[in-house]
Amino acid sequence: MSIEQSYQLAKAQYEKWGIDVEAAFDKLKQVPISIHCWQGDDVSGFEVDQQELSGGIDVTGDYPGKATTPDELRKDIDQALKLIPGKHRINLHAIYAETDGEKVERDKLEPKHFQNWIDWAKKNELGLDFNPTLFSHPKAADGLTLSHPNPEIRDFWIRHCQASRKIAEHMGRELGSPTLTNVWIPDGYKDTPSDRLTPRKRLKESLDAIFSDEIDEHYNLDAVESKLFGIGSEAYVVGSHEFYLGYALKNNKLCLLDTGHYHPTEMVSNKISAMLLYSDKLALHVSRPVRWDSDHVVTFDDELKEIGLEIVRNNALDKVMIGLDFFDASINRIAAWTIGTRNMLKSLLYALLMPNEQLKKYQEEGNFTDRLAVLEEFKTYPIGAIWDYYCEQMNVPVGTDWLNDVRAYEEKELKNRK
Ligand SMILES: C[C@H](O)[C@H](O)[C@@H](O)C(=O)CO
Ligand SMILES: [Mn+2]
Repeated sequence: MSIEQSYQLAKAQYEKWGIDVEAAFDKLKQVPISIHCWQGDDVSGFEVDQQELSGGIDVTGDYPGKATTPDELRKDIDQALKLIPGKHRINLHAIYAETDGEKVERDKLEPKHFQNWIDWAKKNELGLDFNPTLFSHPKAADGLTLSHPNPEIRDFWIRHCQASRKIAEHMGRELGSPTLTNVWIPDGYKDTPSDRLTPRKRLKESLDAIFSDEIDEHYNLDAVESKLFGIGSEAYVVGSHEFYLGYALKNNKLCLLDTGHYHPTEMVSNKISAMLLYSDKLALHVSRPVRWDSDHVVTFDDELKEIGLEIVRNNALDKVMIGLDFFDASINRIAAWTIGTRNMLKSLLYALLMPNEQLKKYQEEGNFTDRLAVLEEFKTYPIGAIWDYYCEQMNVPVGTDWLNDVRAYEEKELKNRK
Protein backbone atom coordinates (compact mmCIF):
# COMPACT_ATOMS: atom_id res chain seq x y z
CA MET A 1 0.00 0.00 0.00
CA SER A 2 1.33 3.45 -0.84
CA ILE A 3 1.91 6.21 1.71
CA GLU A 4 -1.02 8.07 0.16
CA GLN A 5 -3.37 5.06 0.46
CA SER A 6 -2.41 4.42 4.08
CA TYR A 7 -2.89 8.09 4.77
CA GLN A 8 -6.38 8.15 3.24
CA LEU A 9 -7.48 5.18 5.38
CA ALA A 10 -6.01 6.72 8.53
CA LYS A 11 -7.50 10.12 7.74
CA ALA A 12 -10.95 8.57 7.40
CA GLN A 13 -10.61 7.11 10.88
CA TYR A 14 -9.80 10.48 12.40
CA GLU A 15 -12.54 12.17 10.38
CA LYS A 16 -15.13 9.98 12.08
CA TRP A 17 -14.34 12.02 15.17
CA GLY A 18 -14.64 15.30 13.29
CA ILE A 19 -10.87 15.77 13.26
CA ASP A 20 -9.52 17.86 10.38
CA VAL A 21 -6.15 16.34 9.52
CA GLU A 22 -5.20 18.96 6.94
CA ALA A 23 -5.90 21.72 9.46
CA ALA A 24 -3.60 19.92 11.90
CA PHE A 25 -0.84 19.91 9.26
CA ASP A 26 -1.32 23.64 8.69
CA LYS A 27 -0.92 24.32 12.40
CA LEU A 28 2.08 22.05 12.78
CA LYS A 29 3.90 23.71 9.89
CA GLN A 30 3.83 26.99 11.84
CA VAL A 31 5.54 25.62 14.97
CA PRO A 32 9.27 26.27 15.25
CA ILE A 33 11.31 24.01 17.49
CA SER A 34 14.45 25.54 18.93
CA ILE A 35 17.09 22.93 18.13
CA HIS A 36 20.11 23.09 20.43
CA CYS A 37 23.44 23.28 18.62
CA TRP A 38 25.26 21.57 21.50
CA GLN A 39 24.09 18.05 20.61
CA GLY A 40 26.50 18.30 17.67
CA ASP A 41 29.73 18.69 19.66
CA ASP A 42 28.96 17.40 23.17
CA VAL A 43 28.64 20.93 24.62
CA SER A 44 32.28 21.74 23.81
CA GLY A 45 32.03 25.06 21.97
CA PHE A 46 34.87 26.74 20.11
CA GLU A 47 36.64 28.88 22.65
CA VAL A 48 40.35 29.30 22.05
CA ASP A 49 41.22 27.93 25.50
CA GLN A 50 38.48 25.33 25.62
CA GLN A 51 37.82 24.00 29.13
CA GLU A 52 36.43 20.69 30.34
CA LEU A 53 32.64 20.57 30.54
CA SER A 54 31.60 21.65 34.05
CA GLY A 55 28.51 22.91 35.80
CA GLY A 56 27.33 19.52 37.02
CA ILE A 57 26.26 18.30 33.58
CA ASP A 58 27.86 15.45 31.69
CA VAL A 59 28.05 13.94 28.23
CA THR A 60 28.89 10.26 27.87
CA GLY A 61 29.91 8.31 24.78
CA ASP A 62 32.58 8.67 22.13
CA TYR A 63 30.74 8.17 18.86
CA PRO A 64 33.11 9.28 16.11
CA GLY A 65 32.62 12.39 14.00
CA LYS A 66 31.78 15.13 16.46
CA ALA A 67 31.95 18.64 15.04
CA THR A 68 35.14 20.42 16.03
CA THR A 69 34.77 23.64 14.05
CA PRO A 70 31.85 26.04 13.55
CA ASP A 71 31.70 25.13 9.85
CA GLU A 72 31.46 21.43 10.69
CA LEU A 73 28.74 22.11 13.23
CA ARG A 74 26.72 24.20 10.79
CA LYS A 75 27.17 21.56 8.12
CA ASP A 76 25.90 18.88 10.52
CA ILE A 77 22.90 20.98 11.48
CA ASP A 78 22.19 21.59 7.77
CA GLN A 79 22.15 17.83 7.32
CA ALA A 80 19.81 17.26 10.27
CA LEU A 81 17.47 19.99 9.06
CA LYS A 82 17.05 18.18 5.74
CA LEU A 83 15.51 15.30 7.72
CA ILE A 84 13.19 17.32 9.96
CA PRO A 85 9.92 18.71 8.57
CA GLY A 86 9.27 22.44 8.95
CA LYS A 87 11.20 25.66 9.59
CA HIS A 88 12.97 25.83 12.91
CA ARG A 89 15.32 27.78 15.16
CA ILE A 90 18.84 27.03 16.31
CA ASN A 91 19.79 27.54 19.91
CA LEU A 92 23.36 28.73 20.52
CA HIS A 93 25.49 29.09 23.63
CA ALA A 94 28.04 31.87 24.06
CA ILE A 95 30.86 29.30 23.79
CA TYR A 96 29.98 28.94 20.09
CA ALA A 97 31.44 32.40 19.36
CA GLU A 98 33.92 32.69 16.50
CA THR A 99 36.85 34.88 17.49
CA ASP A 100 39.38 34.15 14.71
CA GLY A 101 41.83 32.42 17.00
CA GLU A 102 41.92 35.35 19.41
CA LYS A 103 41.09 34.81 23.07
CA VAL A 104 38.06 36.95 23.87
CA GLU A 105 36.83 36.79 27.45
CA ARG A 106 33.15 35.99 27.80
CA ASP A 107 32.32 39.41 29.21
CA LYS A 108 33.85 40.98 26.10
CA LEU A 109 31.89 39.01 23.51
CA GLU A 110 30.15 41.06 20.83
CA PRO A 111 27.63 40.49 18.05
CA LYS A 112 30.44 40.34 15.50
CA HIS A 113 31.60 37.07 17.08
CA PHE A 114 28.32 35.50 15.96
CA GLN A 115 28.12 37.07 12.51
CA ASN A 116 28.79 33.79 10.72
CA TRP A 117 25.93 32.16 12.62
CA ILE A 118 23.65 35.08 11.77
CA ASP A 119 24.57 35.00 8.07
CA TRP A 120 24.04 31.26 7.96
CA ALA A 121 20.70 31.56 9.79
CA LYS A 122 19.57 34.28 7.37
CA LYS A 123 20.49 32.19 4.37
CA ASN A 124 18.59 29.20 5.73
CA GLU A 125 15.62 31.19 7.09
CA LEU A 126 16.25 30.05 10.64
CA GLY A 127 15.63 31.92 13.87
CA LEU A 128 18.35 31.94 16.53
CA ASP A 129 18.10 31.60 20.29
CA PHE A 130 20.90 32.25 22.74
CA ASN A 131 22.37 31.31 26.12
CA PRO A 132 25.14 32.93 28.10
CA THR A 133 27.55 30.17 29.15
CA LEU A 134 28.14 30.17 32.90
CA PHE A 135 30.07 26.91 33.12
CA SER A 136 33.23 25.32 31.66
CA HIS A 137 35.26 28.33 32.78
CA PRO A 138 37.89 28.98 35.47
CA LYS A 139 35.62 31.60 37.06
CA ALA A 140 32.97 28.91 37.54
CA ALA A 141 35.40 26.30 38.85
CA ASP A 142 33.86 26.20 42.34
CA GLY A 143 30.37 25.85 40.88
CA LEU A 144 29.26 29.38 41.74
CA THR A 145 28.67 32.27 39.33
CA LEU A 146 25.91 34.86 39.70
CA SER A 147 25.48 33.99 43.38
CA HIS A 148 29.19 33.93 44.16
CA PRO A 149 30.21 35.57 47.46
CA ASN A 150 33.09 37.29 45.61
CA PRO A 151 31.70 40.43 43.91
CA GLU A 152 34.42 40.35 41.24
CA ILE A 153 33.31 36.93 40.07
CA ARG A 154 29.66 37.90 40.23
CA ASP A 155 30.32 41.05 38.24
CA PHE A 156 32.21 39.13 35.60
CA TRP A 157 29.21 36.87 35.04
CA ILE A 158 26.79 39.79 35.16
CA ARG A 159 28.80 41.46 32.38
CA HIS A 160 28.77 38.19 30.42
CA CYS A 161 24.98 37.99 30.65
CA GLN A 162 24.64 41.66 29.70
CA ALA A 163 26.87 41.08 26.69
CA SER A 164 24.81 38.01 25.77
CA ARG A 165 21.56 39.95 25.76
CA LYS A 166 23.09 42.54 23.42
CA ILE A 167 24.29 39.80 21.10
CA ALA A 168 20.86 38.22 21.20
CA GLU A 169 19.10 41.52 20.51
CA HIS A 170 21.36 42.01 17.50
CA MET A 171 20.55 38.51 16.24
CA GLY A 172 16.83 39.12 16.68
CA ARG A 173 17.00 42.41 14.79
CA GLU A 174 19.03 40.90 11.97
CA LEU A 175 16.75 37.89 11.62
CA GLY A 176 13.42 39.64 12.18
CA SER A 177 12.39 37.31 14.97
CA PRO A 178 13.05 37.74 18.69
CA THR A 179 15.87 35.69 20.16
CA LEU A 180 15.07 33.86 23.37
CA THR A 181 17.98 34.38 25.74
CA ASN A 182 17.97 31.81 28.50
CA VAL A 183 19.99 32.15 31.69
CA TRP A 184 20.90 28.89 33.35
CA ILE A 185 23.55 28.80 36.07
CA PRO A 186 25.00 25.81 37.89
CA ASP A 187 25.24 27.46 41.32
CA GLY A 188 24.67 25.22 44.29
CA TYR A 189 26.26 23.12 47.00
CA LYS A 190 27.16 19.47 47.21
CA ASP A 191 26.19 19.25 50.85
CA THR A 192 23.56 20.68 53.14
CA PRO A 193 23.88 24.46 53.18
CA SER A 194 23.97 26.44 56.40
CA ASP A 195 22.37 29.43 54.69
CA ARG A 196 20.03 29.04 51.76
CA LEU A 197 18.87 32.62 51.64
CA THR A 198 22.05 34.66 51.13
CA PRO A 199 23.08 33.04 47.81
CA ARG A 200 19.51 33.47 46.54
CA LYS A 201 19.54 37.15 47.51
CA ARG A 202 22.77 37.59 45.57
CA LEU A 203 21.36 35.75 42.55
CA LYS A 204 18.31 38.00 42.61
CA GLU A 205 20.50 41.10 42.71
CA SER A 206 22.66 39.80 39.88
CA LEU A 207 19.61 39.12 37.73
CA ASP A 208 18.25 42.59 38.48
CA ALA A 209 21.57 44.06 37.34
CA ILE A 210 21.55 41.97 34.15
CA PHE A 211 18.00 42.90 33.24
CA SER A 212 18.40 46.58 34.13
CA ASP A 213 19.97 47.04 30.68
CA GLU A 214 17.30 48.25 28.27
CA ILE A 215 16.84 45.66 25.54
CA ASP A 216 14.18 45.83 22.85
CA GLU A 217 11.64 43.07 23.45
CA HIS A 218 10.87 42.98 19.74
CA TYR A 219 14.27 41.41 19.28
CA ASN A 220 15.06 39.68 22.55
CA LEU A 221 13.02 37.84 25.15
CA ASP A 222 14.53 36.64 28.43
CA ALA A 223 14.06 33.30 30.10
CA VAL A 224 15.37 31.87 33.36
CA GLU A 225 15.88 28.12 33.84
CA SER A 226 15.77 26.39 37.20
CA LYS A 227 17.25 23.10 38.28
CA LEU A 228 16.75 20.62 41.09
CA PHE A 229 20.28 19.30 41.43
CA GLY A 230 23.45 18.71 39.45
CA ILE A 231 26.63 16.72 39.89
CA GLY A 232 28.28 18.54 42.78
CA SER A 233 25.14 20.47 43.69
CA GLU A 234 23.12 17.56 45.00
CA ALA A 235 21.97 19.18 48.24
CA TYR A 236 21.09 22.68 47.10
CA VAL A 237 20.65 24.66 43.91
CA VAL A 238 20.40 28.43 44.26
CA GLY A 239 18.19 28.88 41.18
CA SER A 240 15.45 26.46 42.18
CA HIS A 241 12.02 26.26 40.51
CA GLU A 242 10.32 28.41 43.13
CA PHE A 243 13.11 30.97 42.93
CA TYR A 244 12.77 31.45 39.19
CA LEU A 245 9.01 31.08 39.05
CA GLY A 246 8.77 33.98 41.48
CA TYR A 247 11.43 35.97 39.64
CA ALA A 248 9.85 35.44 36.24
CA LEU A 249 6.35 36.38 37.37
CA LYS A 250 7.47 39.48 39.20
CA ASN A 251 9.80 40.68 36.45
CA ASN A 252 7.86 39.68 33.37
CA LYS A 253 10.39 37.09 32.21
CA LEU A 254 9.76 33.67 30.75
CA CYS A 255 10.12 30.75 33.10
CA LEU A 256 11.93 27.95 31.28
CA LEU A 257 11.06 24.42 32.35
CA ASP A 258 13.58 21.71 31.55
CA THR A 259 11.91 18.31 31.72
CA GLY A 260 15.03 16.88 33.39
CA HIS A 261 15.06 19.41 36.21
CA TYR A 262 12.34 18.13 38.50
CA HIS A 263 11.74 15.26 40.89
CA PRO A 264 11.32 11.96 39.02
CA THR A 265 7.54 11.83 39.39
CA GLU A 266 7.03 15.57 38.92
CA MET A 267 5.89 16.19 35.37
CA VAL A 268 6.42 19.36 33.36
CA SER A 269 3.25 18.56 31.39
CA ASN A 270 1.29 19.16 34.57
CA LYS A 271 2.82 22.60 35.07
CA ILE A 272 2.01 24.15 31.68
CA SER A 273 -1.69 24.96 32.23
CA ALA A 274 -1.02 26.31 35.73
CA MET A 275 1.74 28.59 34.56
CA LEU A 276 -0.12 29.85 31.52
CA LEU A 277 -2.78 31.27 33.83
CA TYR A 278 -0.18 33.72 35.09
CA SER A 279 2.28 34.18 32.21
CA ASP A 280 1.67 35.03 28.56
CA LYS A 281 4.56 32.85 27.51
CA LEU A 282 6.78 30.15 28.90
CA ALA A 283 9.66 28.15 27.52
CA LEU A 284 10.63 24.50 27.55
CA HIS A 285 13.79 22.49 27.32
CA VAL A 286 12.44 19.13 26.29
CA SER A 287 14.85 16.46 27.42
CA ARG A 288 14.61 12.88 28.73
CA PRO A 289 15.91 12.19 32.19
CA VAL A 290 16.77 8.54 32.83
CA ARG A 291 17.16 8.19 36.62
CA TRP A 292 18.77 11.63 36.75
CA ASP A 293 19.04 14.71 34.53
CA SER A 294 20.83 12.54 31.98
CA ASP A 295 19.77 14.49 28.87
CA HIS A 296 18.90 11.43 26.79
CA VAL A 297 17.47 11.91 23.32
CA VAL A 298 13.75 12.65 23.44
CA THR A 299 11.58 9.65 22.59
CA PHE A 300 7.87 9.43 21.76
CA ASP A 301 7.02 8.48 25.33
CA ASP A 302 4.01 9.20 27.52
CA GLU A 303 5.39 12.43 28.96
CA LEU A 304 6.26 13.81 25.53
CA LYS A 305 2.72 13.06 24.32
CA GLU A 306 1.30 14.70 27.43
CA ILE A 307 3.43 17.82 26.86
CA GLY A 308 2.18 17.99 23.27
CA LEU A 309 -1.40 17.59 24.48
CA GLU A 310 -1.08 20.31 27.10
CA ILE A 311 0.31 22.77 24.57
CA VAL A 312 -2.38 21.99 22.01
CA ARG A 313 -5.36 21.68 24.37
CA ASN A 314 -4.54 25.00 25.96
CA ASN A 315 -4.25 26.69 22.58
CA ALA A 316 -0.67 27.54 23.46
CA LEU A 317 1.30 26.72 20.33
CA ASP A 318 2.37 30.36 20.17
CA LYS A 319 2.78 30.75 23.94
CA VAL A 320 5.06 27.85 24.75
CA MET A 321 8.47 28.26 23.16
CA ILE A 322 9.62 24.73 22.60
CA GLY A 323 13.34 24.07 22.82
CA LEU A 324 15.25 20.83 23.07
CA ASP A 325 18.07 20.00 25.46
CA PHE A 326 19.72 16.62 25.16
CA PHE A 327 23.24 15.53 24.39
CA ASP A 328 24.11 11.95 23.67
CA ALA A 329 27.62 11.17 22.41
CA SER A 330 27.01 7.42 22.23
CA ILE A 331 25.08 7.57 18.95
CA ASN A 332 25.36 9.41 15.66
CA ARG A 333 24.78 13.04 16.63
CA ILE A 334 22.80 13.92 13.50
CA ALA A 335 20.54 10.97 14.20
CA ALA A 336 20.14 12.24 17.77
CA TRP A 337 18.88 15.63 16.53
CA THR A 338 16.67 13.97 13.94
CA ILE A 339 15.07 11.48 16.32
CA GLY A 340 14.52 14.01 19.10
CA THR A 341 13.14 16.80 16.93
CA ARG A 342 10.93 14.53 14.84
CA ASN A 343 9.53 13.08 18.05
CA MET A 344 8.76 16.52 19.43
CA LEU A 345 6.88 17.38 16.24
CA LYS A 346 5.15 14.01 16.19
CA SER A 347 3.89 14.59 19.72
CA LEU A 348 2.32 17.87 18.60
CA LEU A 349 0.71 16.15 15.62
CA TYR A 350 -0.56 13.41 17.95
CA ALA A 351 -2.10 16.10 20.14
CA LEU A 352 -3.60 18.00 17.21
CA LEU A 353 -5.30 14.79 16.10
CA MET A 354 -7.04 14.05 19.39
CA PRO A 355 -10.75 14.74 19.88
CA ASN A 356 -9.81 17.29 22.51
CA GLU A 357 -13.18 19.07 22.68
CA GLN A 358 -15.05 15.80 23.07
CA LEU A 359 -12.67 14.61 25.78
CA LYS A 360 -13.03 17.89 27.63
CA LYS A 361 -16.80 17.54 27.45
CA TYR A 362 -16.68 14.04 28.93
CA GLN A 363 -14.69 15.36 31.85
CA GLU A 364 -16.99 18.33 32.43
CA GLU A 365 -19.96 15.94 32.46
CA GLY A 366 -18.19 13.67 34.94
CA ASN A 367 -18.12 10.94 32.32
CA PHE A 368 -14.78 9.50 33.30
CA THR A 369 -15.53 6.12 31.74
CA ASP A 370 -15.77 7.50 28.20
CA ARG A 371 -12.84 9.81 28.86
CA LEU A 372 -10.61 6.85 29.72
CA ALA A 373 -11.96 4.63 26.94
CA VAL A 374 -11.40 7.23 24.23
CA LEU A 375 -8.00 8.30 25.53
CA GLU A 376 -6.93 4.66 25.41
CA GLU A 377 -8.42 4.08 21.97
CA PHE A 378 -6.47 6.96 20.46
CA LYS A 379 -3.18 5.57 21.71
CA THR A 380 -3.34 3.06 18.85
CA TYR A 381 -4.92 5.28 16.23
CA PRO A 382 -2.90 5.31 12.99
CA ILE A 383 -0.80 8.38 13.76
CA GLY A 384 2.14 6.73 11.96
CA ALA A 385 0.40 6.79 8.57
CA ILE A 386 -0.54 10.45 9.05
CA TRP A 387 3.00 11.36 10.14
CA ASP A 388 4.50 9.55 7.14
CA TYR A 389 2.28 11.47 4.76
CA TYR A 390 3.14 14.74 6.52
CA CYS A 391 6.85 14.00 6.11
CA GLU A 392 6.35 13.22 2.43
CA GLN A 393 4.40 16.44 1.91
CA MET A 394 7.14 18.38 3.69
CA ASN A 395 9.81 16.83 1.46
CA VAL A 396 11.69 14.99 4.19
CA PRO A 397 12.34 11.23 4.32
CA VAL A 398 9.49 8.96 5.41
CA GLY A 399 9.81 6.39 8.21
CA THR A 400 13.40 5.42 8.88
CA ASP A 401 14.51 6.37 5.34
CA TRP A 402 16.33 9.32 6.93
CA LEU A 403 18.80 6.78 8.34
CA ASN A 404 20.12 6.22 4.79
CA ASP A 405 20.92 9.91 4.55
CA VAL A 406 22.61 9.86 7.94
CA ARG A 407 24.69 6.82 6.97
CA ALA A 408 25.69 8.41 3.67
CA TYR A 409 26.68 11.61 5.47
CA GLU A 410 28.63 9.58 7.98
CA GLU A 411 30.61 7.92 5.18
CA LYS A 412 31.18 11.11 3.25
CA GLU A 413 31.76 13.57 6.08
CA LEU A 414 31.93 12.27 9.65
CA LYS A 415 34.36 9.42 9.04
CA ASN A 416 36.96 11.87 7.72
CA ARG A 417 37.03 13.78 10.97
CA LYS A 418 39.74 13.41 13.62
C1 LIG B 1 23.76 23.30 27.93
C2 LIG B 1 22.45 23.77 28.51
O1 LIG B 1 22.36 25.11 28.60
C3 LIG B 1 22.22 23.16 29.83
O2 LIG B 1 21.94 21.82 29.53
C4 LIG B 1 21.07 23.72 30.67
O3 LIG B 1 20.03 24.17 29.89
C5 LIG B 1 20.67 22.62 31.55
O4 LIG B 1 19.64 22.05 31.33
C6 LIG B 1 21.56 22.20 32.65
O5 LIG B 1 21.13 21.04 33.24
MN1 LIG C 1 18.16 22.83 29.99
